[in-house]
Amino acid sequence: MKIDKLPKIFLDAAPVLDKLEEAGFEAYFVGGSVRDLILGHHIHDIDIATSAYPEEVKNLFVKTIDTGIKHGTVTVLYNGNSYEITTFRTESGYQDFRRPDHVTFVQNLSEDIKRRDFTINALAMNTRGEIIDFYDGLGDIDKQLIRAVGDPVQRFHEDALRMMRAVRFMSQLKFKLEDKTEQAILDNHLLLKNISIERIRDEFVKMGIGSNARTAFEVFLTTKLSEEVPHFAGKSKLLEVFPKLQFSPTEETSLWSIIIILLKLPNDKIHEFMRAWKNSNAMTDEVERVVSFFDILSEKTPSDYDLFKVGKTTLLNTIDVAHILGQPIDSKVLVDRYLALPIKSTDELVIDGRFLIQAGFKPGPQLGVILEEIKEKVVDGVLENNQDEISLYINKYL
Ligand SMILES: Nc1ccn([C@@H]2O[C@H](COP(=O)(O)OP(=O)(O)OP(=O)(O)O)[C@@H](O)[C@H]2O)c(=O)n1
Repeated sequence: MKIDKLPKIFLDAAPVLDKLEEAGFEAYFVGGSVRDLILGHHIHDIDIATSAYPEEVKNLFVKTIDTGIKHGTVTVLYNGNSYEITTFRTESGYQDFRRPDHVTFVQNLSEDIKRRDFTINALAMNTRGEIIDFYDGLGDIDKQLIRAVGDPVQRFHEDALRMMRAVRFMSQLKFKLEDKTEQAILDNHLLLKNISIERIRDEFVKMGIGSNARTAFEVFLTTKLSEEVPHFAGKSKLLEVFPKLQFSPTEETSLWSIIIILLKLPNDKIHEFMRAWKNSNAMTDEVERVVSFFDILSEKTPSDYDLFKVGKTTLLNTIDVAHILGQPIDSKVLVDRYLALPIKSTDELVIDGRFLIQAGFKPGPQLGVILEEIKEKVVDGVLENNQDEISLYINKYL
């Protein structure tokens, strides 16, 4: 196969490959960029594989960064763009594909390609747009199939994260999983124990918010990958609801909130769950807010003050979660009510603690209680957000 008209991102990178070839080396575009080109998807970065050793790459280009020189990767800065150039290699026992523990440089492209994860990721392309396809990756793209290169068991022993990548690509690309590859995941799911939570989390999130998340999630459960991730072991019955949802999440906050709700985690366990998945504090805090507001929404019509306290972002995130979970709520009414609130943040209140002290209140905890009460009355529309009205109202306390 030959691509006649390469997109600009490849044309911009072509001089880098030309330079390597002129110096007597082989050089190819490899990995996700070639896959995404064939699929017609957006190409976010270009990876290059070459027969040149890292030192040789460094000698050819003016601006380079030693990204992972021991492992064969040099970043080249060229015309304002950056390219990761990796020497043809095989590796084993690595935690990170870009940082394998043991690297052996190999002489040719085919040796490099045969240790890549899936056939669709094992394509290479030269600057003339000719596709080099040793494992029928093009056929699998056509068939919409995720299939390991060669023996799936070997591929998963080299890097067990690839099992999560398989379900992630299923979700993102809406591809099926080839039977032998699926069986190998089921047989080897225990290997996922060796992989860092951060790497598993990144793949899990990509899977969970991908366009075919429900089908991929089902395979994540049936292959028992779910048994090897934090807090999911023994919970497949609860998680089986996910593939049956009417919609699936497109936002990470919604994904975590939905998982927590399906797992029926009590509120005081959410923090522990989010920490176990090594989520950021910001994500943890927002998910806690969303899940507790979801509880309020499930029980009653929230008061104006509930809407004020939760704020716009959390309100919209919770509406998204309720919608995905099929909770019957009138989101338009909720949003309209929120938009009609007299104030939307404490900053908008015309008085503050200092105002109360000047009015004759003593500093102390009581002040906070009165301030809160005023805020609530203003939000509920019982008291106008106006200093004279508020002064009249607080007189009863003086
Ligand atoms: N565990 C891994 C990770 C990556 N790769 C190879 O390295 C390439 C680049 O990997 P990466 O940038 O992580 O993913 P992409 O496939 O490019 O996908 P995306 O960038 O869309 O996540 C992959 O295509 C694949 O050939 C691999 O064989 N095994």
